Amino acid sequence: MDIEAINSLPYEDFVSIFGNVVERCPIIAAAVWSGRPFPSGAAIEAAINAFIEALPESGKEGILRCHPDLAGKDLQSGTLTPESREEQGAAGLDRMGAAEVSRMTRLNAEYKARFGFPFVVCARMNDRTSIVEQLRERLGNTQAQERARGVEEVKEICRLRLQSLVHSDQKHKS
Ligand SMILES: NC(=O)NC1=NC(=O)NC1=O
Repeated sequence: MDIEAINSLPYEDFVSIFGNVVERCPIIAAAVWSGRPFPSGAAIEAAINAFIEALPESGKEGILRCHPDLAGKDLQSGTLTPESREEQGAAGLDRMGAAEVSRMTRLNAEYKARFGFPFVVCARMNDRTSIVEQLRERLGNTQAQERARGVEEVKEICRLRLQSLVHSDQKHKS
C-alpha cells in the first residue's frame, strides 16, 4: 500500500494489516494509528520503535515473550504466524535434521531458563548456522544486554515486515 492509502485506513483495517509487524503484539499498531497521517513508511517504523522504547523493562520482556522459538514447537506443529513461518523457512530452520532440532530445543530452553524470555533474532538476516552461533554466544550475556539485544532484533524483524507492507509511491501501478 502507498502512504496515502495507509493514512486513510480506519483503525480496524490499520490493525488488521499492521497488527503483526511486531509478532503477536497488535496493541502496538493499535497505538501508533493515533499518530497518522504518517509522511512515510519510515515514520511508521519510527513511531513503533518509539512506542517500544518507551515501555518499561517488563513491557519489553513481554514483547520478547510473544515470539515463537526458532525451530520450536510452533514450527514443528505448523502453528506459526504466516510471517514467522516465512522468516523461519527463509533461514532454513524448517529443513533441520533431528539432531539440529534437538540442539536448538536444548539451547532455546537454556536461554529461556537463564533470561525468562526467548532468544530472539531476525531470522531473515541469518541462517541456521549463524543463529546457533549467536544463541551460543548470547547465552553468556547479562539479562540487561539480552533484553536490549532482543528488542533490537524485534525492531529489525518489524522493519522488514513493514517493508513488505508499505510501498513508496509507485510511478506506475505495477
Ligand atoms: N524467536 C525468534 O527470533 N523468532 C523469530 N524471529 C524471526 O525473524 N521470526 C521469528 O519467528
